[in-house]
Amino acid sequence: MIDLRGIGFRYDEREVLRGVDLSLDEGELVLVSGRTGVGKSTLLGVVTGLVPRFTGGVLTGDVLLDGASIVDQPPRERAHVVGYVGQDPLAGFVTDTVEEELAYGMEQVGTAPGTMRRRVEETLDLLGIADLRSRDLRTLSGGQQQRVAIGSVLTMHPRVLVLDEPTSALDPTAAEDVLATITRLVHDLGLTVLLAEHRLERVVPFADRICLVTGDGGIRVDSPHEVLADSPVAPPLVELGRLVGWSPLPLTVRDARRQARGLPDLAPPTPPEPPRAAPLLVARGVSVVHGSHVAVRDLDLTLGAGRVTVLMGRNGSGKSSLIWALQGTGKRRSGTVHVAGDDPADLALAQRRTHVGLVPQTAADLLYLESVTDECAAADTGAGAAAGTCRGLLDRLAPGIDPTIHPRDLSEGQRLALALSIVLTARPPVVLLDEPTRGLDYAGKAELARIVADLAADARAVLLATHDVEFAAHVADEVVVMAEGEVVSSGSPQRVLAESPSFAPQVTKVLGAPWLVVEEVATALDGPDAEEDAR
Ligand SMILES: Nc1ncnc2c1ncn2[C@@H]1O[C@H](COP(=O)(O)OP(=O)(O)OP(=O)(O)O)[C@@H](O)[C@H]1O
Ligand SMILES: Nc1ncnc2c1ncn2[C@@H]1O[C@H](COP(=O)(O)OP(=O)(O)OP(=O)(O)O)[C@@H](O)[C@H]1O
Repeated sequence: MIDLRGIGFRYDEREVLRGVDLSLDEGELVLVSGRTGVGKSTLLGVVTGLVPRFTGGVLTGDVLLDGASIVDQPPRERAHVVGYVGQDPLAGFVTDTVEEELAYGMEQVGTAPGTMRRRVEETLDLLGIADLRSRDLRTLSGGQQQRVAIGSVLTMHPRVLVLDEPTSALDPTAAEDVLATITRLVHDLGLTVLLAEHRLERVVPFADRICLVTGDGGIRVDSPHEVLADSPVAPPLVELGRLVGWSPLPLTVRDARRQARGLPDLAPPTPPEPPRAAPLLVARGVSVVHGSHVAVRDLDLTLGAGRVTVLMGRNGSGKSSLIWALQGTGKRRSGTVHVAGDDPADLALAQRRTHVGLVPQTAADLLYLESVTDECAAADTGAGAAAGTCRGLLDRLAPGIDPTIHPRDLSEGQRLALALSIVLTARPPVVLLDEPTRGLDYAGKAELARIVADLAADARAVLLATHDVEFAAHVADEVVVMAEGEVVSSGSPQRVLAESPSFAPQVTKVLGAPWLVVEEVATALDGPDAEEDAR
């Protein structure tokens, strides 16, 4: 029903897409994947019409809807057919409250009030946000906003749904629910979905085809089995399958469990002894209240030097509120926070930064200069680091970024990588990262895991909040789970992640605890000598 014909797109000297042909059929879900900054959002933008209208650049080729060209039709006029949810839900909101936002699109196309009312109610239930109905959109947590954004498009009953990283802010259960809901619409109503996502482990089981954006301007479109056989980005199950030579490659945990029966007995990994850690940040009895809502309740937390603590928990459980309170900007109702003898809340901004570094969920808030080079230079100077330090970190997380580009023009993952590089250049004793893997591909996440481990090895304390269970499995020394503002469990990743149905990474689901990551299987297959060497 949608056909892209000979699509080319370029910014001045940078060519993003060349000669791209893609046909989307009714009732299929196509997953767009590829490295960070390769052009996935650009491809989605060609379908929605946002590219080039709101991005600049030059588009060539044609876009057809049911055989008729729509390439010159503005996004507004396509909106009732093509629904779109972008990477930053807050930026897309046009009203003030959840209910208003869900109804807005329908009002624009003159839907009858009775129908409107019914669809709002249906959508509130479908996405589990009924209790948020009268809330101000700006006060919602990141995941709550993402759900509302998806809901506001679903109420329009579009024929095509274009979603850019729709699960990046969702907790694992919510991600599964939202994807299952969308898939039901694909199967039952013939909805067509084009969806870009980095967390392939979440989406591959739902995809009919994968469109890999290859980085040379082209795409490769085929069945998930075909594309994942040699794709540069692949979920842990596929990595595991490649490692042990399974054919066909497993795309679901169920497939992999069957194939795993043929594996030889492997010596399970021995979890490392937790390092004895001197406390760097000590929080006692911290409570955070927004209006009448208690977001963090009488919480105790100690972050030790040399340790990476991963904070997990349902959307809205209070993770961001806690992180801001620890950093000192977020208001505490009660409790104490100490970093090196000081309370960060009492320090001036410049001094606070020498104690605690924070990369917020909206990483763009940290960027204010005209180019990537300027941002990197300022970070090096501010931290007293050698020139090139920040750029070096950036090249590890998202290689090949044009130094002259304005941070505003970076892709989502590139922008996050820059914000992370700036904060990590300063190497403060306590590092707080709020959802630091959005937009990052697997290679970028592996580098981030190494950088974080290196900070810990240098006696820093790292706390990171994430819904990315695979990333958590790679970095965590300890996992702390919050619910309703309280800590409900904490301990080693082997215990907290592996033993939880919602947080277990793919390798654990296939091989059982204490296995967490593919690298452990590689080591075990190489035998006991390799394990010694790895230490
Ligand atoms: N105005 C601009 N001028 C020059 N280059 C730009 C501009 N806007 C975007 N780019 C570049 O175009 C490329 C494609 O960006 P796009 O957002 O499509 O990537 P993506 O694959 O969606 O990335 P991510 O995985 O981070 O979401 C990026 O490398 C980006 O830096
Ligand atoms: N200004 C506010 N007024 C009312 N409630 C608020 C306000 N800010 C946050 N909240 C609520 O406080 C709770 C905790 O929000 P917080 O952002 O800390 O959650 P989170 O665990 O980081 O969520 P997510 O995983 O979705 O990012 C949420 O239910 C949120 O709706």
